[in-house]
Amino acid sequence: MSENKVALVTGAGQGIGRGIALKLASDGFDIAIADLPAQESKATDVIAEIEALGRRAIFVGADVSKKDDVVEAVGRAAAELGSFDVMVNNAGIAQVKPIEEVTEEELDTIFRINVNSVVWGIQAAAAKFTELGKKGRIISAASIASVKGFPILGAYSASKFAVRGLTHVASQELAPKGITVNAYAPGIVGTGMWDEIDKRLSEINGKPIGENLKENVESISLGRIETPEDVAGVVSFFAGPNAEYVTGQTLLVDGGMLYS
Ligand SMILES: NC(=O)C1=CN([C@@H]2O[C@H](COP(=O)(O)OP(=O)(O)OC[C@H]3O[C@@H](n4cnc5c(N)ncnc54)[C@H](O)[C@@H]3O)[C@@H](O)[C@H]2O)C=CC1
Ligand SMILES: CC(=O)C(C)=O
Repeated sequence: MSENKVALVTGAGQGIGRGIALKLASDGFDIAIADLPAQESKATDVIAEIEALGRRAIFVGADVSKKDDVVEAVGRAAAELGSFDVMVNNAGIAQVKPIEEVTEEELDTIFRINVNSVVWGIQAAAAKFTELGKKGRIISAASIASVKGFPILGAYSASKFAVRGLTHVASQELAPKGITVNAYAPGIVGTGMWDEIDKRLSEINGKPIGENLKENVESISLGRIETPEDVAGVVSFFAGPNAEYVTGQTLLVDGGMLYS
C-alpha cells in the first residue's frame, strides 16, 4: 500500500487557502487546515468538502504569527494524519494606508502575520521533514506586491517583498536536504481580502464601493478577476512531481498584470 501524503495549509478556512486545500486534496493529499480559532466553523465546512473528495482533513486552531502555534500545527498534522510532505504558508492580512500614516503597532502586526509566520513555517516544516527523512516542499504566499510596490499598500508590499527574499534564502539553505522552497504571487483575487481593500480605498479616495476593484480588474490582460482556483493550480504544480527541480522561485499568477 502506498504511503499517504499530507499538506498543511495556513489560512485555509476561506479564500485562497480554501481553494489550495481543495486542489491539493483532489491531487491526493490529506490536509491539515491551520487557521485562527474563530475560523473553526468555516474550516469545518472545508473539511467536509475535502472528505467528499475521499481525503482526510483536520483543523488546528493557530495564530501563525506565534512560533509555538505553527510548530504545534505541524506536529499535529504529522501525528494525526500520518505523514508530512508539503507546507503552504498562505495566511496573511492586508493593510490599506498611506505610508505617512502607518503606525508602529500596525507595521509590527503586519510583519508578524505576513513575514514572521513564513519564517516559523519554514523552520517548523524543515525540522519535521528532516525528522521524517522527507524531501518536502515549502510554498508561501507572495503577491504582485512582492514584485512592485503598490501605493497605499506600502507596509503590505514590504511584507510581501520579504516573503520573496525569504524564499530566495531558504531555498538555498535547504537545498542540501532536498527541500524546495517556492512562492506564488497572485494579482487581484476575489476574496474577503479584496472586499476589505476596496472598502478601505473607497474611504480614502471617495470612489464608490466596488469602483477600485473594478479599475484594478480592468488592468488585467486576461480581462477577468482571479479566482482562488487560479492560484491553487500554481500551488499544485509546486507541490507536485513536475516541480521537483524548481526552487527559489516566486511565480506570478496574475492574469497578466506584471511581467518578469
Ligand atoms: N486576495 C488577493 O487579491 C491576494 C491575496 N494574496 C495573499 O494570499 C493569501 C490569502 O489571501 P486571501 O485568501 O485573499 O485572504 P482572506 O482574508 O480571504 O483569508 C485569509 C485567511 O488567513 C487567516 N489568517 C489571518 N491572520 C491569521 C493568523 N494570524 N493566523 C492564522 N490564520 C490567519 C484568516 O483567518 C483567513 O482564513 C494572503 O497571504 C494574501 O496576502 C496575495 C495576492 C493577492
Ligand atoms: C491583495 C494584494 O496582494 C494585492 C496587491 O492586491
